[in-house]
Amino acid sequence: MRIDVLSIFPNMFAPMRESIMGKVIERGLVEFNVIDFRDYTDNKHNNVDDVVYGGGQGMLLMPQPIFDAMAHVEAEAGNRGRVILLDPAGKTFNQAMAEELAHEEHLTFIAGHYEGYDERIRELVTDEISIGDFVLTGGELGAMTVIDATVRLLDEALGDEMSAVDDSFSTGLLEYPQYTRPADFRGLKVPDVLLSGHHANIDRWRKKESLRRTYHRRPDLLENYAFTPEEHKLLNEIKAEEKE
Ligand SMILES: C[S@@+](CC[C@H](N)C(=O)[O-])C[C@H]1O[C@@H](n2cnc3c(N)ncnc32)[C@H](O)[C@@H]1O
Repeated sequence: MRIDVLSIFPNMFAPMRESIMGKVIERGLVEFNVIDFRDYTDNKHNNVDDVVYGGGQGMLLMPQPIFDAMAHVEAEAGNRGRVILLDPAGKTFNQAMAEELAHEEHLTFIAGHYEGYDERIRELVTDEISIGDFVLTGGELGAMTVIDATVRLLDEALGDEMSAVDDSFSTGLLEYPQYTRPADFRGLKVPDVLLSGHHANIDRWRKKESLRRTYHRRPDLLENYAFTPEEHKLLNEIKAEEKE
């Protein structure tokens, strides 16, 4: 996968060189480029922003540097790929979107700043993504959030120590509680079933606790969840236990 990011703060992407993302880049699974679109300005002061037509506070990113930086990406890669604008007005990011983006060969992100963008920048864009109902100072943290959630889903990205299969949201539910050694930590005990070695019972317990956690913390996820008959039974058991 190739990932390009257009930003005027390329140093903000230092975290992308760490941890799993860092390894993924080092191993060549992802080619990651940050393009400072200030380098593409055609004015002598290298300004990337200007005042808002019609009046109002703050400065807006001008179209010219972003259009020209995008032309550079296109010339180098042969295409722009899927072009993602980070914007509070975009579609709220979720795991299903990460799964969809993980199938792409090329993603290009545009990170805004200041008051936002000149509206014509949207001409370049295939997707507009928000990472939640709040306003950040810039799109860099949003781009890193989307990239991190997407890249960890690539085959071979996580290695042997991790798996995305049972992650929260991947299954449509929140993940079940997990424990590591010791079995008894200062009187706080690991549930017996997890020490039993009985795989069918362990699977059943995990499914039930996953349903319980989702039922308590994110009941909205259950509204569209396709329950198996076994899961229906487990949820009814949970409800009955909690009435007792
Ligand atoms: C200060 S914000 C501009 C907010 C804009 N005036 C508005 O009210 O929608 C600057 C930039 O940060 C990024 N940004 C801010 N909040 C975001 C969010 N929730 N999701 C994704 N990007 C965000 C966008 O790239 C945005 O253009």
